[in-house]
This record gives sequence, structure tokens and C-alpha cells, in this order.
Amino acid sequence: MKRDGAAALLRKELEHREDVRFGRLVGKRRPVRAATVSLVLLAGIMAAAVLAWSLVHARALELARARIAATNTVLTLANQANSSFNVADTVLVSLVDKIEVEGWSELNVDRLRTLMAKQMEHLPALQGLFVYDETGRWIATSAGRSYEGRNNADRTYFQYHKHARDRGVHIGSPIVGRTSGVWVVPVSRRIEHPDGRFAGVALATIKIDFYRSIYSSLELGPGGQVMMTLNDGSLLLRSPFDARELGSNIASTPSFFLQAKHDFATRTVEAVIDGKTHILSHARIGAYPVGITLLQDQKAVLAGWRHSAMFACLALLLLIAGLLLLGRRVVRQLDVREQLEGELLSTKAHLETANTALSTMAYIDGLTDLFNRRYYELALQREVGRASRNGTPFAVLMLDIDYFKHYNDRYGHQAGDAALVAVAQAIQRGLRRSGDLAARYGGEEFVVILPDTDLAGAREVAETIRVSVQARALPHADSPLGVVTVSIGMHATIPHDAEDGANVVGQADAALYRAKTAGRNCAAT
Ligand SMILES: Nc1nc2c(ncn2[C@@H]2O[C@H](COP(=O)(O)OP(=O)(O)OP(=O)(O)O)[C@@H](O)[C@H]2O)c(=O)[nH]1
Repeated sequence: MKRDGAAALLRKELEHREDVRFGRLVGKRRPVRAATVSLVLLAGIMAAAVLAWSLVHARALELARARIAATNTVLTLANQANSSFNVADTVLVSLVDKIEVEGWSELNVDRLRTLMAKQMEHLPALQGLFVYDETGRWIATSAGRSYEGRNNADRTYFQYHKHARDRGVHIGSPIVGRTSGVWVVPVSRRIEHPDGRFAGVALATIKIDFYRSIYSSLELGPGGQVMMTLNDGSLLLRSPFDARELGSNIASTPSFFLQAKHDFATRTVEAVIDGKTHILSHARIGAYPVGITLLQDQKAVLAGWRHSAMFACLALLLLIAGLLLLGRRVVRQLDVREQLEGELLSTKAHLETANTALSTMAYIDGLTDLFNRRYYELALQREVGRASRNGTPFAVLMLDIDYFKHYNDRYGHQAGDAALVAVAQAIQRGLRRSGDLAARYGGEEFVVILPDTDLAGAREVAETIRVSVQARALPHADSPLGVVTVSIGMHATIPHDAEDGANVVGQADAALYRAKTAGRNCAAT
């Protein structure tokens, strides 16, 4: 094996190993880093998506719940209003019937008054019951007090019944009662003579406070309101309560004309009433021209949801911030680890290179670049062992430069060194097989081990080297041949043990002596 080739291969192998190791580690870390960043981003996006979905879902649920609650409330209020009007109307129907059957002339007013007072005891919604004749004069009331000289012909409901031949119930705008002084809703019916002429009016008044106490107990939220209206737009009651608007007509306001034509409906109304979005729920009382409307500000309805959403968003932001910090920390740690491992690998590679260099130096002769004597000793042992095991021959050449002392003396030590290098190169190039090995034995002496070679083969190699050295024609004025030459002693054998190996060297050395005595520049056995 050629030393140069081995060193080059060794160096390449080291570089390759370093590249592979470093490349593998770096290659592994990059995906880990990318995966960490992706994981953090994915977790953040997923959390945001889940939160967004649940917030949208919760908002829809909240609105649906509010719509259902509004519908239920409006229907309940409509039922309650229907009952109160129904009660008042039932009483009126019986009063009108009694008066029309008995006729004014036969009518026992005292008994009528007692009857009215009794009915009042069981009807808490009513403020009072009244009967007027065709001139508006008070005939009987449930209050039972003196009403001499009183006349209600000026009231709207009286004028209505006087002029309209409508036998149905009439519900009027709220008025302040003349006996009670409180706000009431007038419910009235027309009384007729047997021939159909107008005979008077029966009136029941329902206390506004009866509705007001119920409406004001409702939780409508900021901006929420509930109102009872007649179909012509007259406002019977609105909560929050304001006495000044009782009886006013709101037919032209959006909250009235937005009411559905159906008996009841609940819907979302955007930016029509006051620029805000409202939930509007409306129900009509089937038998009477009255409707209940509930209006809620959607923003107020969603206040609870908004608070929860804010907290959830805040929590999400904290979570994302935490994830980012964690991700940043992991990536930084990966960077630090990567740097440290890089430094470690680089240091290790340097150490290995230095080790190789040291090992090389330990076995290589610094001047000639051939193996040194220490390596030669090891190689000799190895080859003797192998040859004795295989029963194959091996040969040893001992080489010595002729008249080298004179050369040094004439040309100087440096020139002597150069001659040593030139001879070493000639020896190295004279070797044919990869197993052949040349070493500097010491001073101007060299040794060559030729495994699996007999004496004939050894002679060929020896001659090749000798001729090659001479052919270099290094001038040597103090040599009879005029150029630098070498003498070679050689010996070949099939060794049986280590002693045989040592003997081969001794035999080669003796052959060298013979070559010297034979006149030098020759190979001897
Ligand atoms: N320049 C140089 N000279 C060396 C080195 N090693 C040994 N020498 C010289 O080699 C010479 C060997 O001389 P000798 O042993 O007398 O042999 P010779 O002069 O070659 O005579 P023969 O071997 O009989 O032909 C000595 O003068 C050593 O100083 C070296 O590394 N460099």
C-alpha cells in the first residue's frame, strides 16, 4: 500500500465522516425547528378558530333564546290583556242585555247599582262600571256615590256609540276617570231601544295601573320597552311609563308600522327605529283591536355574551402569547444546541485530524517520507507471521548509499539530505505491489520488505531500484562511478517462526556487506 495514497484516503474519510455527521445533525434539527414553529402557529390558529366558532355559535344561541323569551312574553301579555278585556266585555254584555230587556222605564236602578257593585268585587282589573242614558246622564255606577247632574255626553266613546250603529265592544284611548281621577282604558257598548234607536252607553273602565304593575316588573334591559296599542295606533300604555304620552297616536312611528300583519311575530329589525338593531315581537289579541309589542335593543340582549366573548378573547390572546414565548424559547434552545453541537463536531474533527497527523508522524520518516524503522519493525513482524502461516516466501532488501560520507563531506549535509530524498523516491517507485513496503532503516540505509516474493523476484526489484538510483545521475565526484549509487543485499525465505524472520534481515545485511566488498552499485545475495 502506498503511503501517500493511504494518507489521502484517510484525510478524505475524515472529512466525509465530519460532513455526514454534521449534515445529519443539522438536517435533523431543521425539521424539528420548522415543526416547532408550525406547531405553535397551528395551535394558535386552531384555538382562534375554535373560539371564533364557539362565539358565533353562542351569539346565535343567545339571540334565539332572546327571541323565544320575547315571543313568550308578548303572548303571555296578550293573553292577560285579552282576559281583562273579556271580563269587562262580559259584564257589559250582561248589563246591556238586562237594560234592553227591562227597558229604561221598568228598570230598577237600585238593583242594577247593587249588581254592578257586586260584580266589581270579583274584578280587580276594573276601576268602575257605568251606565248612561241617551243624553249622557249618569244612570248607575258601581261606585254607588251621588252623581246627580253629571253628564258624560262629551266623552269620545259616548259620541261614538251615539252615532255608530255598532253593537260590538268599543275600546277607547286612555282617559282620566271623572270620579276616580286615575288613568283608565274605557271599554263600552251601545244600548238600544227595541226599535234600534240609541238608548245610552254601558261603560267598564280598566285601570292602567293594572297593566303597568305587570309591565314594569319585566326585565327588558337598557332601551327595552313594551306597549299596548289599539289597531288605529292609539297608545294605551308604554313601559317605561310616561303619563304624557297616554292616548297619543303612534301609528306613524316605525315601531308601530313594523308590527306584523299576522297575529304574532318576532323578528330582527335593523337600523329603522333609532339606528340600532332591535328584536321586535308583536302579538294581536284575537277578539279585540288591541296589540302588544315588545322591543329590545339587540346590543343590550347580547351584553352578557359580549362580556364572555371579551374574556374568552383575552384568554386566547394570553394563550397565543404564551405559545409564542414558548415556541421562541424552544427555537432559541435549538439554536444554542445547534451551535454547541457544531462547535463540538468541529473540535472533534480537529482532534481526530491531529490524532491522525500524530499517528502518521509516529510511523513516517520526516526527511524521506518513507515509513520509519518503528513501522518497519511492526510490518516485519506482521509479514513474517503471515508468511509462516501461509507457507509463502518473503524477501528483504537492505540498501545503502555508496561513499555517502564523502558525499556529505564534499557537497555538505543539506545536499546529502536531498540525495537521501532522491534515493528514497527511487526506492518507492521501484516497488510494484501494494503490499511491498520501503522504510528508512537509519542514516543512509534503507530496507524493503517484499511479501510473497522469492529470491528471483527480490533480485528484479533490487535491480530496478539500483538502476533507477544510478539513472538519476546525482553527481558524486568522490565515487569511482561519478554519480550516487546504492549497494543492495537481499535474502528470501519461507519463515517458520519469528527467529527465521530476524534471520532474513541478518542474511540481507550480510549480503549487503558482500555487495559493498564486491565493488558497490550492485545487488548481492
Ligand atoms: N546528509 C546526511 N547524512 C547522513 C544522514 N544519516 C547518515 N549520514 C551520513 O552517512 C554517512 C555514512 O557513512 P559510512 O557509514 O562511513 O559509509 P559510506 O561513506 O557510505 O561508505 P560505504 O557505505 O562503505 O560506501 C555518514 O557520514 C553519516 O554522517 C542523514 O540523515 N543526512
